[in-house]
Amino acid sequence: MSSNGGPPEESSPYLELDRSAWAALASEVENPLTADEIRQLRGLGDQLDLDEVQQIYLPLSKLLSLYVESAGTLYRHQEEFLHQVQPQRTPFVIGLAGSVAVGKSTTARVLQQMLAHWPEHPNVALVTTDGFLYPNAELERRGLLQRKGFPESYDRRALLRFVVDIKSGKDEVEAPVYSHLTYDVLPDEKVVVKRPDIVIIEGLNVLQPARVREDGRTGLTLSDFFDFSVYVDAGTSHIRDWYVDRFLRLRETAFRDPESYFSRYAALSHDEAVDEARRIWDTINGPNLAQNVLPTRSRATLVLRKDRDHSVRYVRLRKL
Ligand SMILES: Nc1ncnc2c1ncn2[C@@H]1O[C@H](COP(=O)(O)OP(=O)(O)O)[C@@H](O)[C@H]1O
Ligand SMILES: CC(C)(COP(=O)(O)O)[C@@H](O)C(=O)NCCC(=O)O
Repeated sequence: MSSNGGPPEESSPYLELDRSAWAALASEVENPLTADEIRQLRGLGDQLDLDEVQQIYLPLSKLLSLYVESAGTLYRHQEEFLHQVQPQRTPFVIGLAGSVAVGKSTTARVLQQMLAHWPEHPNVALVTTDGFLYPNAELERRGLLQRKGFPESYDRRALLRFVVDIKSGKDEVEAPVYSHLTYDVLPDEKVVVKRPDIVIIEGLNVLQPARVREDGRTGLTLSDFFDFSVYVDAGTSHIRDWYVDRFLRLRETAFRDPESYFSRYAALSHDEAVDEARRIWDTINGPNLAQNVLPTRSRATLVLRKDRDHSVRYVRLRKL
């Protein structure tokens, strides 16, 4: 089906469903979240309401649930075929990518909550890749403080190890934790992932292709271990506006905390804050989106494309 309801597009490996075609899929699925739960999930600046959850995220969580179930069926068939009892099935891993300020964390939290409501896979873990950023002191040593969020600002080997451990079926896997308040990795905190059914790994660069090593070989990359991936997408000028709006709101909330690395921004006038947010976008997050994040979009299994008002306009899905 194409977005205009016409015949399948044979020149593309994707199906595209416009909002109404996608939303129509929701009619037979019961929404497991209450309006109150949705309010609690909403990220700063996100226009997430009951309609959006019902029309977009409900079908998405149902589709994901289908994928998880069929991975389970495949696991059992493989076990029969190999005539042996395999170790316990490994968690189903979902990668969630997209720009700074596009609303990844809200999408990830909604999916986590919704997927956990299905009895087949109640234990859904969510890990953000920011914990794998090098600490500020190390970024400074490497001359990367102004490139936070670029692929090279992460400990990619540790991140890959983390996913490999999950897909090896390790009982407990730990990840480091980042604080937006201190703008640094928290040295003494860890998040522990214990035998989940599903793990959502959310971050700017989760769909980066493998790097070519010095010996000319191509290594493994995170997405080699993903069972499904989602790219949250929107026009770059909209995302820039959302970033600036969020910066203005943070100036009145989080930046007021004296502990905040950004507390000096709380004193800026409205116009100065807009200029500063645009400067950060135009020097760091915008170039990172253009050079590193956006080029990975076509690697995703599914793309959620948002409009200026943050609502999803269409969904693009890999054909099977
Ligand atoms: N300086 C900051 N202070 C406090 N919270 C922040 C700051 N920057 C971003 N956040 C919050 O961190 C989360 C992740 O933001 P981001 O990496 O831009 O991804 P996204 O907007 O796609 O979720 C969001 O919930 C956002 O509101
Ligand atoms: C922490 C982030 C790099 C996002 O990390 P992610 O969880 O996507 O890996 C980003 O939200 C951020 O704060 N970028 C910093 C841009 C700046 O230096 O202000």
